[in-house]
Amino acid sequence: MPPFATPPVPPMRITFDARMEPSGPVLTRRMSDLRGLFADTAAWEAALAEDPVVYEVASSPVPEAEGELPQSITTIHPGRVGGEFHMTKGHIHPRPRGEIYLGLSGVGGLLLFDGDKPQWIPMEPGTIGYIPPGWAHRSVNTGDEPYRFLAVYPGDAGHDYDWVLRNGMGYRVLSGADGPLLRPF
Ligand SMILES: O=P(O)(O)OC[C@H]1O[C@H](O)[C@H](O)[C@@H](O)[C@@H]1O
Ligand SMILES: [Fe+2]
Repeated sequence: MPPFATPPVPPMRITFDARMEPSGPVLTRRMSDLRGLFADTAAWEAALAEDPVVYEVASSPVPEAEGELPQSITTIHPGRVGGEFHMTKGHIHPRPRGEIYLGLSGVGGLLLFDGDKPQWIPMEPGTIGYIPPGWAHRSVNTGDEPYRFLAVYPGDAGHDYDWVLRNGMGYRVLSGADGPLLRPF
């Protein structure tokens, strides 16, 4: 049996609710799920007392299977940990596959890292951020309101989170006097 064999899904119309999220399973990531990612460990530990939801990922009913194009809408709530903006865990695709992000609301950025040099793409509603195969990626909310984006990716891409824990993302994204500050790792 091929690794990604799943029952075929029919053509479908995917609707968005008032929050513009596809009607599928929602994954919630709290502060406690982001161990080892923020530079200021003491600030991260202090934030565990309330353990706020940092981001939510709502998925469409399209399966993560070879040949399919699943989508998700991620909402990163505003906030900082020791000056570092709220962000996703970040991952690299174990199978080298590209991915497209479309900014829907709020402001943020797409941080990319190929293990050598980082890249930063500012995101706002209407911006498309392209993630080429082989680049780890993380999203960051650099504003004061929820930052929300649509992602579309090949269903066999997979998610490797350990790569980011081992290699970092090249930059840390901090709140600066004139907007986001990119500090080398
Ligand atoms: O997987 P994370 O690094 O936590 O990022 C959160 C999510 O961002 C996007 O929506 C991706 O398409 C998802 O596959 C990913 O799960
Ligand atoms: Fe991805």
